[in-house]
Amino acid sequence: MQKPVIGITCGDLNGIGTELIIKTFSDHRLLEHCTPVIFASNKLINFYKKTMPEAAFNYQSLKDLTKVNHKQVNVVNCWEEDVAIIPGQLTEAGGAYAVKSLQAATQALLEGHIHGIVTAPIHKKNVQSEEFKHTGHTPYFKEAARARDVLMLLYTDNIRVALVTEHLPVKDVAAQITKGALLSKLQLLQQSLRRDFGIDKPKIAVLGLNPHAGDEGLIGNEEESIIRPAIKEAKNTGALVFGPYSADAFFARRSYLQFDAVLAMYHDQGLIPFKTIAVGEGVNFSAGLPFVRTSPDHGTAFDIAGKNLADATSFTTAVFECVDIINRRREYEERNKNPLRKVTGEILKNVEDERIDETIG
Ligand SMILES: NC(=O)c1ccc[n+]([C@@H]2O[C@H](COP(=O)([O-])OP(=O)(O)OC[C@H]3O[C@@H](n4cnc5c(N)ncnc54)[C@H](O)[C@@H]3O)[C@@H](O)[C@H]2O)c1
Ligand SMILES: N[C@H](C(=O)O)[C@H](O)COP(=O)(O)O
Repeated sequence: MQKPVIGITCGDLNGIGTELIIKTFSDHRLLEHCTPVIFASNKLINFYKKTMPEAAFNYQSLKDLTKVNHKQVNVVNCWEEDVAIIPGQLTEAGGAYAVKSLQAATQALLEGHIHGIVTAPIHKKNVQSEEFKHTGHTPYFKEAARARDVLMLLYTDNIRVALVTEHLPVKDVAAQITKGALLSKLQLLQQSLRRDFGIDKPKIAVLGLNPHAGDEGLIGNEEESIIRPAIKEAKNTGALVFGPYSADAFFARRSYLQFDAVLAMYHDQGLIPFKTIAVGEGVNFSAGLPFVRTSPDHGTAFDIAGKNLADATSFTTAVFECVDIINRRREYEERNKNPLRKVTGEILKNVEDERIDETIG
């Protein structure tokens, strides 16, 4: 199978993004799995390289995306001018050049020069401008790919958490919890678990919105009027979808271990438990796009930027996961192209129906 070419964006110039890139690709073994193309500038890389004397990071500049060097880390100069780099500071340039890196990598992705993308963190407020009005990478990629919908999915070894609503003020969350939104996210989640994670019959848990999943309508009625009917409709299509569960008890009792993924209603409901469980090793994946995009599960970390203190585990894992998902998608597509080859060991492993305890939570 051809080694995937992975585009890497630098994120906010003054955050920990470039340090994570240098740390990750100082391990030359990654080149056995992928060909990295970093969208940034030599000057940015060299600035941070000087703060990390131990880093064994080498690269070659790439001018023509059709001439990627598969034995090296490639760096595309997205800008030539001098830009002030002030680690830990929120500057206009820090956000504006993060967008330049992102736009150049996205163009390369859409033109087919790279097979997947790993994004270093941006500062959401600092990237806002006339040409970038998104609350994060996820809605940006949805628009760039002209996707019908997209699903924010964070995962580590023993848990996958997907979100119905993403970066939304809490006061607006309830209005966005509609049957249509739930069914759309459930469909993307189910499809992604099959195609991107190789799980033929995924089991999905859906959380409630209100405390104690509404306590039978006493503390809010979205569970009865919206979430339960959506689950029923999804089940009618054959999907293994269960809930709604009380979010606190669900995580406290580790019920997520019984499911392939959990659908949370809003950001902190899903991501506080997730980040506590994943402790800096999680990966953020945008499901539902025609290409594979991953990122670390943390932000710009301005407080430690430029100090050589950043832990690159989540970023490195995001690179490996980008490669793995690309390869699994290729296998899935290959398998589904030819109906005679559809029955694989992975499918046979799941053939026996499992009983699911619907009483938890
Ligand atoms: N994928 C992304 O682009 C992404 C993801 C999350 C947050 N953000 C953005 O980042 C900005 C800052 O967010 P925040 O302060 O909530 O979270 P943060 O993750 O940047 O920082 C929270 C704390 O964790 C520490 N930390 C984070 N990553 C670390 C690492 N790799 N190694 C060691 N310590 C690390 C930081 O030093 C800080 O103390 C916000 O604008 C937010 O929107 C972007
Ligand atoms: N919600 C993510 C997190 O908290 O880790 C993060 O902000 C990433 O958002 P985008 O992937 O949309 O940039």
